Amino acid sequence: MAKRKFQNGYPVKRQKTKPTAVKEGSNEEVLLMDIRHLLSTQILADKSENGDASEQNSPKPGPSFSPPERFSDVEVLITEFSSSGDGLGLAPTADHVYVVPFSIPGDLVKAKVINYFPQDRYTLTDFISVIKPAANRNDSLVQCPYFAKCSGCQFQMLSYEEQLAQKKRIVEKAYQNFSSLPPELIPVIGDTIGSPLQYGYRTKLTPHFDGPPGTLSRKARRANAEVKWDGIPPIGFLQKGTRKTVDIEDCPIGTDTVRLGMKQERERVADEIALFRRGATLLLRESTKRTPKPKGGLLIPASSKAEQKSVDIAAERPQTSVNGVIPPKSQPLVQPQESDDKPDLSLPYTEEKTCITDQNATSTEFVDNYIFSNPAGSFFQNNNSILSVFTAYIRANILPPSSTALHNPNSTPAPSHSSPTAAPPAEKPITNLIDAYCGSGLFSITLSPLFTHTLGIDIARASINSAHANALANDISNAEFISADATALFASVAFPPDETVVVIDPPRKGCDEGFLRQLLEYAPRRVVYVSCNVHTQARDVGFLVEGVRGEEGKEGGRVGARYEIESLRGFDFFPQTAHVEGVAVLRRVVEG
Ligand SMILES: C[S@@+](CC[C@H](N)C(=O)[O-])C[C@H]1O[C@@H](n2cnc3c(N)ncnc32)[C@H](O)[C@@H]1O
Repeated sequence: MAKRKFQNGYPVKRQKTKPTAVKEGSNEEVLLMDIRHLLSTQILADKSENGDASEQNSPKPGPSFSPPERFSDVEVLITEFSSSGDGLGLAPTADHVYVVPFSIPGDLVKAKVINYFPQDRYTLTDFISVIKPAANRNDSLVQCPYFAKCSGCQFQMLSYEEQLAQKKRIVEKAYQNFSSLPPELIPVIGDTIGSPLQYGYRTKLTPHFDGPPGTLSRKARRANAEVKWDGIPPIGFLQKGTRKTVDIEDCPIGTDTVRLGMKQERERVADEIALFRRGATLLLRESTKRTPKPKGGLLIPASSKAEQKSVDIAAERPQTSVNGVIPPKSQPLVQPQESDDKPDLSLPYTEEKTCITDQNATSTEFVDNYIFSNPAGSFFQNNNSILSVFTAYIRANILPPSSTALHNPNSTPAPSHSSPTAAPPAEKPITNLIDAYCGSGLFSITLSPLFTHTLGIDIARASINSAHANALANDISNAEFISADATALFASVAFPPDETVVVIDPPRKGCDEGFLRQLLEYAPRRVVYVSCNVHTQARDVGFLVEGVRGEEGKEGGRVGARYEIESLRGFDFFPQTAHVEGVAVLRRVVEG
């Protein structure tokens, strides 16, 4: 094999002629955008100092930076937060950026140089220590012993208020940088809604371990080569900026049940390591069982019927292996836990939590009194503590602000007292909901009381099966679900667009352009776009706001509708991390 060449400690790569191409809306793209912005503000500052304000807002190649030796230490003054959650600081030559994880603006830090990207003019580093802390760094807030080793939870040194403010800034920057919209079309971003729990909130964790070197190769697997484990491998999460796994004994953002499950799964893997033929990802998923409290008069809570049905569904599912790896002898469920440390005596039920480790076993959770059951390995929102607040917000905003009387489609609108000639034509009530990328029906089900009909669509058949079962378990008869690509929706939807709202909740990569074009052509009255990636959300919302013009490219050549943004804000589903869930509420523009 040819030997790799090194220069200054860095592997010598074929010279690139263009800056790196990155996946749209990825962490890398977001980071690059912030790096370019920091460099350009520096150039603008230089130019204005020299009395030249004509400079374009784009960085020029910087000739003066020469990279320090790889793995050497540098001192960096952090001046910006990237939306990726990393600190950014300029090199002394001001034409190159150091990216330092686990640092915040105002910190002077020592960092180790890891990778140099000359074309994009930045250097990735590892955080070593704080030389002089920023005024708002408070390391006593950090609750995790793996902070700055594990790649997650990089905001722990910030107060929760500052975390929320930083997430608001991330949403603002996403719309500035990724929506292509002029500032006047972007409303003031609302304050980020916090999570009731800031640690102990994650109902799902998936730590992993790697196989011994060589076990990953196809050749070794085909030859059924013997696997030799050299002790118990590290079981945990990735170290920041590397492919190495950090051994994590406990993860304080997990719920108590999930943390206990993690401890037991680690012990099981240690006992059974010889049975594994390669590395694996473990599943720890909290499941909740509610038992009605007997009440003098035998009051049966609304959810109990739903719960019984869900238990029946759960009993029918087979128990299978994890990730194709030799299945463990047993799939232990963590000891049931009474979750009520301080029991809430006002609740008509008690809750028992278990941790499920089998991808295909059924996990159950509740959002208010709605019950949701899913295969434990499939998608469901991971922070149950915020779901009640979150779904209440969507319920309060999904219909036009003036239509509170219409929140119940069967209610009679209040009579108008203005003269018939002055009154604008009455808008029809919105009675239909389309739930695109519906998963197991979270929105269709929690919003169902507001609508006469709901239609959910998801590409994953297993999720649609769960959505059907969940509608049944919650006694909801007006919800329909189809398993197909979201774009297929528009071929068959029969709801009048004037009486329909569409909720969109796609994966991180956002929506396909084909879906967005057809959505504009269908032209529903309102759209609520929920996303775990505010950058691709901003791109897609920009598309819906700009609309599509026909061939002529002239006024009147519009194809379908266009939208304006009624409101925008983040929800903190993942405290201590840089992630933020965005909710954009859009209304159709009536062309004059
Ligand atoms: C972020 S999840 C949202 C699920 C659901 N709204 C919830 O909150 O539980 C995204 C969903 O999009 C689905 N999905 C991914 N690509 C899709 C496509 N092309 N068409 C339809 N659904 C898709 C996934 O199966 C997944 O259930």
